[in-house]
Amino acid sequence: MSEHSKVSGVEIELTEVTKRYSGQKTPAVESVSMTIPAGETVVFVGPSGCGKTTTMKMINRLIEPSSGRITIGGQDALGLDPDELRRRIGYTIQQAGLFPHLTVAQNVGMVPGLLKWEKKRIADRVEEMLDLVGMDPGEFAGRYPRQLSGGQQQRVGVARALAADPPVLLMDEPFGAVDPITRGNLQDELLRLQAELGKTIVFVTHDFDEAVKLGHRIAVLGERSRILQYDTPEAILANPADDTVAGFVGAGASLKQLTLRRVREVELSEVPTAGSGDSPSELAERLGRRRGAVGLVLDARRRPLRWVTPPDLTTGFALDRAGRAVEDTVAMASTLHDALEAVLTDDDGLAVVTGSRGEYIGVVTMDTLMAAVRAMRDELETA
Ligand SMILES: Nc1ncnc2c1ncn2[C@@H]1O[C@H](COP(=O)(O)OP(=O)(O)OP(=O)(O)O)[C@@H](O)[C@H]1O
Repeated sequence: MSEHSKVSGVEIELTEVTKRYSGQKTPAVESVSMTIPAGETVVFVGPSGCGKTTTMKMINRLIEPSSGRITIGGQDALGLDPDELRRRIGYTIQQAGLFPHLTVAQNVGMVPGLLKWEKKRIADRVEEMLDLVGMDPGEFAGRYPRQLSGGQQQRVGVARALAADPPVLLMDEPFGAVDPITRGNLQDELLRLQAELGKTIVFVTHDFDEAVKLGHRIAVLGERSRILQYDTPEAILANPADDTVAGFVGAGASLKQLTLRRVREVELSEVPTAGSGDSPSELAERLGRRRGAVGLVLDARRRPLRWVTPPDLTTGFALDRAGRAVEDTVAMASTLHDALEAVLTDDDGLAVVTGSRGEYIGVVTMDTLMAAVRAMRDELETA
């Protein structure tokens, strides 16, 4: 996850926290100690039933710990009134958990209302929050949850959790019930929000890829919430602590590392370029006869138009019709994983990188990507 400009979150500290449900022989969570740094997103992953949700719900005391200590921003969470505590902690769950008989605006304004904010302030805040999660208040404020798509409900859930500006946000599989594309979009939005807000976020998921994408740190939990590994996504991917963690990381750890790096972080290559009105023979000369030589034709605003190889330049076509169209481009903010997909689907194995106005900046090749994976591995070995 990218670094954020401000931190409004606070540190959470769990010390030997245990939960024993009544009637159960073994505790659901046994003596968990961990520090969740202020302003970071920490993702709990682990097999079903390992105690992720129980651990999370003890932070806002939806579940009372049997023993141990929890502090939030240095304050003893177990010494506070639970209702008061929960108003200071945003909470969102799968399928958003919206109140069906309340409108979107009433759902989002719920906690500010409980905190007795003035009406006008609540109304302003509801509008601000809906804007923040990309929903037009004019269109959605008066709707009921059943009149929203799954992704929209999830967004409203996030808006509601953030409405009272809590320093801490607990998210329990918030994107578990939506289709993969919506899920990807919601993840991107959460990254953007977090970069802006710098909350302390605890996020529970089954999906390791989601954890890699969203987490500053990942806690891989085993039975009774035992911490098998607690580290950055990079470190866990490069050096899983044991076979169980390795199993969770799954196949393709090197590939997953590519989602952690952005195109802007690697050195781009260049290809010969020409304007669409330039002479084909001049570009042919610059490309030479080398096998695999590829050039790029740009339009008047330097946006990539066509890929051309030396044989394309002997056909008599002008440059704006020679070769083949550039179909896919990647941005400086794209992940190297996106770039890899573009490289793999391109006939010449090149991904063209464009700037904010669509202008040509450079190209990514397979060599660039392999060098990036090697560099990440070396970095971690010497760390
Ligand atoms: N109210 C309860 N009473 C008794 N046992 C419970 C209760 N809630 C959870 N458990 C048990 O505690 C253990 C941990 O449950 P928890 O929901 O925290 O796991 P989880 O890792 O979040 O699971 P999942 O990924 O399936 O949601 C499980 O064995 C579960 O059966």
